[in-house]
Parts: sequence; structure tokens; C-alpha cells
Amino acid sequence: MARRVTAAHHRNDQETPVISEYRQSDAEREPDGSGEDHAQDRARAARELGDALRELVQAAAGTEVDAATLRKTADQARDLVGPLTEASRTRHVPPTLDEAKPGRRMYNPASGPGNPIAPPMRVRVADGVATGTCTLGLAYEGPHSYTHGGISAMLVDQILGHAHAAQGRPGMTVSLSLRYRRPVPLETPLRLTAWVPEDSITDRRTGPKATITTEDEPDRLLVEASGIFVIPTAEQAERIFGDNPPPRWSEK
Ligand SMILES: CCCCCCCCCCCC(=O)SCCNC(=O)CCNC(=O)[C@H](O)C(C)(C)COP(=O)(O)OP(=O)(O)OC[C@H]1O[C@@H](n2cnc3c(N)ncnc32)[C@H](O)[C@@H]1OP(=O)(O)O
Repeated sequence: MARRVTAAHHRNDQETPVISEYRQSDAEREPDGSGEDHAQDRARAARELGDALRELVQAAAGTEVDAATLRKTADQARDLVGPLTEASRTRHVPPTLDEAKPGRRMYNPASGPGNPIAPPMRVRVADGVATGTCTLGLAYEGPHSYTHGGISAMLVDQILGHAHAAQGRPGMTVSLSLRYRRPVPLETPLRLTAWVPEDSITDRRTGPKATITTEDEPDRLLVEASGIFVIPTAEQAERIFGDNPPPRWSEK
């Protein structure tokens, strides 16, 4: 079975997720087991940077300042890039923070606390039901004051993926279908719920379903979705990821 995913706050002033329970893994301990753990501290710092950049992104999407202030801020923002690229990875290399803690996706675009484009959605899984919570700001606007449909699709894809993973191993989306019944409001606490109907489960495949509602009106469906998720075979994983497929998919 997949690891249970639970969430924990590390700051209480915003929706900041820890996708999986934060337990110091052996890989993150200092060799002598003592002192402030290096990887854990770096993970905290990555979240702090994610939070700060999210504030910047939201401010940029909502600002009405004059052109001179926009240009000055653009120059300052460019100055931030250099130090971060002094050590960086390519697309074929997983983040070291994820390597240090199996199951962590620090930079996932839906739920990764270190990724400034992630809301981020907090995810919990209990009894096979995945629940995501988040509040979306102006950076996610589609129709005026409502969420862009592609953002809803991204969040739904993620929460469906967690429901699928709760049945065994994580999979990949092969099909995703959404019915947008009502617009999804910005700046309003949202709840995503996903589950896997028993009759949709086969050997490698599930057909999870999901909804989006506001926290305040959980019975008023805004979005209904369904997906097909497949656990790639070891051969498929090798074809997709090359010599170093994710361990969860490399079993022959
Ligand atoms: C704690 C950690 C949590 C971790 C939680 C992580 C959550 C992450 C959520 C995000 C997930 C993503 O976005 S993943 C990224 C987006 N997805 C992708 O890029 C996948 C691209 N697709 C592929 O590469 C390929 O489809 C593969 C390798 C996945 C599978 O290839 P394949 O075996 O040839 O299979 P394929 O024909 O595609 O279909 C697979 C099965 O699905 C069925 N199928 C396909 N489409 C449909 C359909 N519309 N309706 C019914 N059934 C369908 C097929 O009949 C088949 O069933 P059967 O005959 O086998 O029974």
C-alpha cells in the first residue's frame, strides 16, 4: 500500500502544506545523529522561499502601481535569480530534498510548498479519501474574480492522483475529465475531495473521481471530475524516464 499522507502546518498564517507527515528520515540525520539536521533545515528554508515568492507573485498579479515602480521591481527581481542558480539541477535529476525524503515533492506545482506557482494545496489522505484545501489568489484568475479552468484541472489531477496512490502505488494520469458546473471563486477557502470507486479498480489502473466545493458549502458542487490513472510497467517507466526511473515504477 502507499504511504498514508497527512498534512501539518509549519506556519499558521497561511495554507502552507507539508504533503507528507514531517518525520526526520534516516537520510536526513547527521551521521552522528545529533544537532540541527542539515536537510531538514534546508527543507524549511525552501518553504520559506516558496512563501516569499508566492507573496511576490500574488502582489505582481494584483498590483496597480506605476510603470517606474514596475520596472524597478523587475530589476530587483532579476537580481534574485543569480544566487539561486549557483547550484541547480537539470530536468533529469530529482531535487535533493525529495531524494532525502521519499514521497516528498517539494516543487510539485499543485502542492509543493517550495514552488511559488503552487497555491499550495494541502493534501490529507484518510481511509482512501484524499482531501485538498487551498485558497486561490489573483494569480489564478480566469473569468473576473473566479479561477482559471486550467488551474482547477491541475488541482483536480493532483488530488485524483493521491486517491489513486492510496490504493497502492502512485500512477500517471492517462485520462482527465472535468465538468465545470459553477465558477470557482478566488480568495475563498476551497475543498477538493477524491476517492476511488471500487468497481473502477483493476490490476494497474483506477478511475478516481473528485469534486471541488468551497469549505463553507461542501454540498454545492462547483466542479466534478474523473480520471484514469495507470501504474506504468517497469518497461514503460524505462521508456519514459530512461536509465533512472523512479523506484516506485522500476519493479519488474
Ligand atoms: C505518497 C505519494 C502520492 C503521490 C501522488 C501523486 C499525484 C500526482 C498526480 C499528477 C499525475 C500526473 O499529472 S501524470 C502526468 C500526465 N500523464 C502523462 O504524462 C502520462 C502519459 N501517458 C503515458 O505515458 C502512457 O499512457 C502510459 C505509459 C502511462 C500507459 O501506457 P499504456 O499502458 O500503453 O496504456 P494506455 O493505452 O495509455 O492506457 C492505460 C490503461 O488505461 C485505459 N484507458 C486509457 N484511457 C482511457 C479512457 N479514457 N477511459 C477508460 N480507460 C482508459 C486503457 O484501456 C488501459 O487499460 P488496461 O488495458 O491497461 O486495463
